[in-house]
Amino acid sequence: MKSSFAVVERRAEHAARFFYSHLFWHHPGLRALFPSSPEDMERQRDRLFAALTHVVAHLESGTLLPYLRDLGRDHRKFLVGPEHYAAVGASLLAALARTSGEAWTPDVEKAWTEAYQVIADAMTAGAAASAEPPWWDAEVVRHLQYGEDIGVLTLRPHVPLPYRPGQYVSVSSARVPTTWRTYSLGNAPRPDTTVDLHVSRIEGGRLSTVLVRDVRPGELLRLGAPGGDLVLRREDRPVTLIAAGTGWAPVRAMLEDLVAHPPDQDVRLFVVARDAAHLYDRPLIDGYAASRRWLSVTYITPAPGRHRNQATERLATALGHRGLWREQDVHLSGPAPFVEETAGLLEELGARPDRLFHDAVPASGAARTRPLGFGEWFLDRPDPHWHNPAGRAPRDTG
Ligand SMILES: NC(=O)C1=CN([C@@H]2O[C@H](COP(=O)(O)OP(=O)(O)OC[C@H]3O[C@@H](n4cnc5c(N)ncnc54)[C@H](O)[C@@H]3O)[C@@H](O)[C@H]2O)C=CC1
Repeated sequence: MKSSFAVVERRAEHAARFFYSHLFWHHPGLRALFPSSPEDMERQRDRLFAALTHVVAHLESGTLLPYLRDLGRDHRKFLVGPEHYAAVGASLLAALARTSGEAWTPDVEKAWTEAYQVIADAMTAGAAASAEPPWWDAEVVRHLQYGEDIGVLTLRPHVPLPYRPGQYVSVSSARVPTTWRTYSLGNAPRPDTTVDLHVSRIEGGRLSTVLVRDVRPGELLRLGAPGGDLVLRREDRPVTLIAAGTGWAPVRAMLEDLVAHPPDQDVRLFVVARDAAHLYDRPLIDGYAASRRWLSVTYITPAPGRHRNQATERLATALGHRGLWREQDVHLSGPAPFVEETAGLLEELGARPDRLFHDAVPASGAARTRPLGFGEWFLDRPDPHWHNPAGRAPRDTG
């Protein structure tokens, strides 16, 4: 298996293209489950094929089976049913056979077939065993737009979401079928079950543009189960919360939790935005700061006339003026390069890496705005960690 895999890796792009051509040729009906735009399909090509090969290459790992079961549970929202696994398996095997050349022997074929069966069995078992709905239908009950690019959508899920403050959900709209993106929630579900989704519009991003500019109250969105590891650790240590852009949403949820259950230790909050207009929750924060002695707040925007990212340099200066980083639990949220840069700085300032919390930063150090070319894929292959099915809230949190 490993020897044929090495050959396939060198020809990954060819294998992935063959895989999808084979799949859609033999099962044209499956095409509708995949994104329709060429860009999203390119991204999908990277993802699915990288995931399949990664998983097969790590079959010995003890954590793989639980991961696959969770992955199967979460794939139900993509309308993946048990019958699809055989079709995908046949096309994967065909792509591997075509790409492996002479390394494809009967023994290798048998090993890959068995390995794929283990994956398919674990994922279908995970899907069948789940008590969760495949997705949550949620009605838009309010839509606020701040400036050109930020939308805060209040949603009422038909069934309450299990959620821990700081987590994100994947979101889909019938206006952009088969496209799912993750966005953070800015609050734990209220007594009326509503939650706020904070969305920053990405230039050319079809779903984010629709969510910020077009979606109206009364519409339904689909939500995947909340996930992510950026949740408050209440371990009786001073807390620093650092948010940039709509990275403010999970920090807002954590701050609300702290306000509801005041901490014994001090909390430092740094809110970074591209300009003052994007500090859209400032009145709320100012209200908290005025009445909570344990909370100190620093707002950071770029100097007048400077690029939005200069705010990050200003933040670095502000962080450098504070001390006692070793004692702090630091929660960081924002654009991937911001998180990476700020986490590095905090470590230099003395923060403990094991007390520095943020969601996974995409491989290659930057949020990818386009699919990887073959050379990049080969030289700097991303870990398939775009989806972390762990870190769910306990079911009884309502
Ligand atoms: N859990 C998390 O980490 C969350 C992350 N996000 C991410 O936060 C981002 C929010 O986007 P916007 O609101 O449009 O933010 P934005 O583009 O307005 O940026 C806000 C600030 O982040 C810093 N920044 C942005 N890009 C940077 C770069 N390349 N290098 C250094 N600093 C940089 C700058 O100081 C900028 O003023 C999205 O990428 C979203 O995926 C959003 C929610 C939660």
